[in-house]
Amino acid sequence: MARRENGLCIDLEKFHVSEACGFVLPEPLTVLPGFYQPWMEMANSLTGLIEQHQLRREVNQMQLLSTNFLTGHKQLRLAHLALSFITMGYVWQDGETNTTKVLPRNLAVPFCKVSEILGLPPILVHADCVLANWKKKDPNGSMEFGNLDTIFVLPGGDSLKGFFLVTLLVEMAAVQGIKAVSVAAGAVLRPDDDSLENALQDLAKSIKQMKEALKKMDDHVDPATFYGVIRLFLSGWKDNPAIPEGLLYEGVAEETRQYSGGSAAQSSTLHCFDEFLGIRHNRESAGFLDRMRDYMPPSHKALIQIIASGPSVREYIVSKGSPALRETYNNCVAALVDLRNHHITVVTRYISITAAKAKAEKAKQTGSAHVLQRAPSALEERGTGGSGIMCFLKNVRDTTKRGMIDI
Ligand code: HEM
Repeated sequence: MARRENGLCIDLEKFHVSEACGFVLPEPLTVLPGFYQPWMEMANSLTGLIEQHQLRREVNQMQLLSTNFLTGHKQLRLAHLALSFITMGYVWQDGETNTTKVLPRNLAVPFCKVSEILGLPPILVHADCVLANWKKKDPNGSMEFGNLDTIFVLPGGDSLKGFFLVTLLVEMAAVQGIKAVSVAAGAVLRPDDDSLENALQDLAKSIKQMKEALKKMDDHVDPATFYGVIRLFLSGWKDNPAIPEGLLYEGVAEETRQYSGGSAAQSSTLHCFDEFLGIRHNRESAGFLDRMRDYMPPSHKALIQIIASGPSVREYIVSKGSPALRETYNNCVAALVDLRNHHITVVTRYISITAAKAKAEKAKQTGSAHVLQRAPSALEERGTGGSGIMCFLKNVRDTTKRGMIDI
């Protein structure tokens, strides 16, 4: 049973969701047993090797290592993180023109094995680059930007680190909201309106804090570097004209495979909040978002399903709720709309406006070394997860708005 027997709340620990960190992996490991030194050395030297166009050569000479000596969830997550970063570097080392169709056996075989054990796809996912890619500079210090660092990097310098760490802080701001959802689900079951109202207030507060955290993107991520460099290394090989047939994982399967790239659309947080509040997205958007659930750790996906299958808080409030409860529920929906509106502003700045600048820069044909000259064109109209961006994001925002209950 996913719910505690006394019906108090959903037992988050059962879904590998921690009280302190939510979906973020608490205190990820930063080293693997010595046997895996070849992977760790490679993952720690990616930017230099990519800049010198030497990564593929090095990976091709890497030993094929057994995954049998990896023990425990945290070692497996670190192995997935390291191998996913090496894979993204391998595929995109030479930009979108000289891509590879084959991931060599010595990388593909262990990567697919670790992925299979974790129930994750063999590509970089949000659960790698954000949820499991962080450490504190001062272990006794707090989870604030200045005290955080990433474990591995790809090209993109401080902006890449900023992108992962600000997203991590957005996830941390959501922790209170995830706990509130677990409490509120129990409150609807009992039912207990006071407890439900308090939990909904906590949820609204948490979503507002997520927006505040998202605002930090401006301070730490340069749009040209994001558009011209970072996005490429997060891109996948599904519906991507740069790798139209997908990637052959040598030694694993005879057929090529297609996977979407890393995107915060793979974060379980908003999926949980949408399901809890009873937000119903239209068929096309829901189709993309549902597909993104296959890129989440299975236990996190299971939590979303438990929330979706529980009694509907929305129906409860529509049929029995007091005006105060309706208002508190609506505050949550309004905060979610506001967060999604701000996210659209961020995407406009980092993708739409920068795409226009990149086009203008490329049209100059001056051969300048501007970072936007090298911006990947296969991705112009798409997010890294492969969606047609603005239309999708506005649709999702608008269906969220429709969740409001008439008072
Ligand atoms: C520079 C910063 C960001 C950019 C440029 C960006 C871009 C995008 C794009 C293009 C999509 C469409 C789906 C895709 O194809 O990947 C998307 C979706 C999404 N992003 Fe972001 N994103 C950014 C930061 C964040 C952060 C920090 C979060 C919070 C964890 C986030 C959460 C989401 C969610 C939940 C979706 C799915 C749509 C929705 O539920 O509203 N994004 N993002």
